[in-house]
Amino acid sequence: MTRDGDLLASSSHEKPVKSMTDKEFLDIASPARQRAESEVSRYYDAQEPASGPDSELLDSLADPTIDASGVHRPSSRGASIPVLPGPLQRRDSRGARGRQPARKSSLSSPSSPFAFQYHNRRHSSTTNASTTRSPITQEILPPESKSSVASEHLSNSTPPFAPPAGDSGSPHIRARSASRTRRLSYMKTMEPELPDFMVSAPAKVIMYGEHAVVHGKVRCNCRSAVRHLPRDKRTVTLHFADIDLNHTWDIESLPWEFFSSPSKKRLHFDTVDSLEPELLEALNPFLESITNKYHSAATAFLYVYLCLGSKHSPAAVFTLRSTIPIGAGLGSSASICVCLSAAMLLQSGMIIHPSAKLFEEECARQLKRINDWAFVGEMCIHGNPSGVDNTVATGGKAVLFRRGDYSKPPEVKRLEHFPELPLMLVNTNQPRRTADLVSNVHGLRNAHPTTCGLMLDAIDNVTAEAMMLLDNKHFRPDDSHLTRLGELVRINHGLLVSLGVSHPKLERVRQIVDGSGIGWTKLTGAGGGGCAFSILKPGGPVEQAKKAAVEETLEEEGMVTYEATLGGDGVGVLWPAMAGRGEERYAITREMFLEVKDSEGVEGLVGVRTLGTGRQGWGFWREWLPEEA
Ligand SMILES: Nc1ncnc2c1ncn2[C@@H]1O[C@H](COP(=O)(O)OP(=O)(O)OP(=O)(O)O)[C@@H](O)[C@H]1O
Ligand SMILES: C[C@@](O)(CCO)CC(=O)[O-]
Repeated sequence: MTRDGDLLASSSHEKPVKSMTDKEFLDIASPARQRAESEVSRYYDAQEPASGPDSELLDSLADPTIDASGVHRPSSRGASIPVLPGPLQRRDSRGARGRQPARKSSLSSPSSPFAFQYHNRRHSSTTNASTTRSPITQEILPPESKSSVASEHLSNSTPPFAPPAGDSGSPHIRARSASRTRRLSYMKTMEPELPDFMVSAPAKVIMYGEHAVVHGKVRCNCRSAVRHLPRDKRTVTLHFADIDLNHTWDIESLPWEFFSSPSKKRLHFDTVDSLEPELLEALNPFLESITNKYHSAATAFLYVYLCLGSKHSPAAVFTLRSTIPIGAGLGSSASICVCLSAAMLLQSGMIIHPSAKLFEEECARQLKRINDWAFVGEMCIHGNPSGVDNTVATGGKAVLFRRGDYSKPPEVKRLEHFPELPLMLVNTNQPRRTADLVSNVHGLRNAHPTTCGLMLDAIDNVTAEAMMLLDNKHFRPDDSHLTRLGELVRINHGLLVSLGVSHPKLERVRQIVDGSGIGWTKLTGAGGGGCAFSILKPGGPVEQAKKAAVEETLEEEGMVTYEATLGGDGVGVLWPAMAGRGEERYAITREMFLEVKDSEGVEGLVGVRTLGTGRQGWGFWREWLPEEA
């Protein structure tokens, strides 16, 4: 559905994601935007007559560091980008009972590690990549990986096999030399073409606007944390460790002929906005033995693999572990699709490691590719996604996302002033499927177009107003501003209830949290179960005690509570998959990755460095500069 005033990004494939500049954003001829703008201005005027005239508000939004193409170019390091580090943290139940202060645990940091390793060899003994890699990969593989892999090969193989000088003519030496050649070529077939590497992508929290977006509305949302890895021979293995799905395909027997036929072939920089029924059908025989209830993730894997790969793709094992609760509204499917897309594009050399040498424009271009292919995966899982989840998981930060016309790319505005908010996330542990909820809303909307249209407009309004409050230099997370946001949270939740996407358990969370007076609660994501979040009122010991009691009650009722901070990086890569420093450096093997027991173990092994916290060595494609880069 197209709406008046939609800003449309260029559909040129090689252009970076077109984000709205603040100026463009203000120019949108959207009634919701204009209403929200005047309400927010009135609100800030009433709050701070001395410092909040309209012109200042508008100035703050017309950021000169955003250029005409929408790319953010901060004029100096640390230009007003309040990035919020810190993953989602599961509350320690001891804290809830008040016996000890709440101890933050990294246990449930919602990250989705994806392991991608090659068979038989650790990175430290990899071969000269250029001798065995396909031509395209040779050209565009990350330069640092080429040189390190090549020099390791030389230093590993030359000394033990070199004949003594002047001895090369003797029959004995010739025999040794022939045997050496045989050994070398045998070793080459045993060696991987590329080093092991890992990628990661975060979870997301939608603060306002879900469901409206799939009908062409605006929404504002944020993310928390995620990640992943690969391995080889002439097979490709998909191992989703969390859902016990482990399947191997013979690469050459896959239906390449369908995917490479001239009418169906898509290039890595193409934007694909619908799935081809013929291609899905061609995949069926390769998926029919997978009966796992989460099998749509395997469809997503094969579809993207066949689009981006070839018969000559290096053999690999894609191993995935996620600490994001599945189907809980935190974008678990999107984080997986982002990891798969990034891993496959990196593996085939179609994007490169985001080293410091990459310009912001190039980072944006590569992020767009990752996001576009992640969206293809999301279509396999969801049916009709808006693309917001993969967009947040790819780019990170808080974003305003708008998709009116599905034949055009969405508009994405990264929020520069997004503040740190005290949030509590509650997982009701009530399973549901996003695809079902989206289709229910669709059905309701068809049955009651006028009424539902008004509700979706109201959600649009709430989102616009919240966005203008939050992405504003006048915002302070104090009582009055939080109350305003909280009221919008409550209104948004009420509208979602009317659209039929709440659940008794979500209403119970609201009853317990809002009833105690500690905050304002709303479901997040598709609804029907899954997670709710609450904006918490600032407070002293009394409020803390109330919060502890609330958490205890929720846990007694079988729910899980998390402390969350929002914002930070999106998709990241660890190339090669190594940890430690200097002589302590070691390869993170697939076995290690699978052995670690819980999310805390995964975090400890492969923890993503996101803006000042966690493990070193991870690279992020950034269109923006973090404050402490
Ligand atoms: N850890 C995982 N391993 C394998 N597949 C997963 C994993 N997590 C999610 N998935 C895939 O994603 C699907 C769940 O996606 P769904 O959209 O229903 O939930 P969500 O993405 O968590 O929620 P929302 O879209 O509301 O944010 C599963 O059916 C499965 O196919
Ligand atoms: C319900 C929905 O709006 C959010 C799912 O996280 C669906 C979508 O936008 O793809």
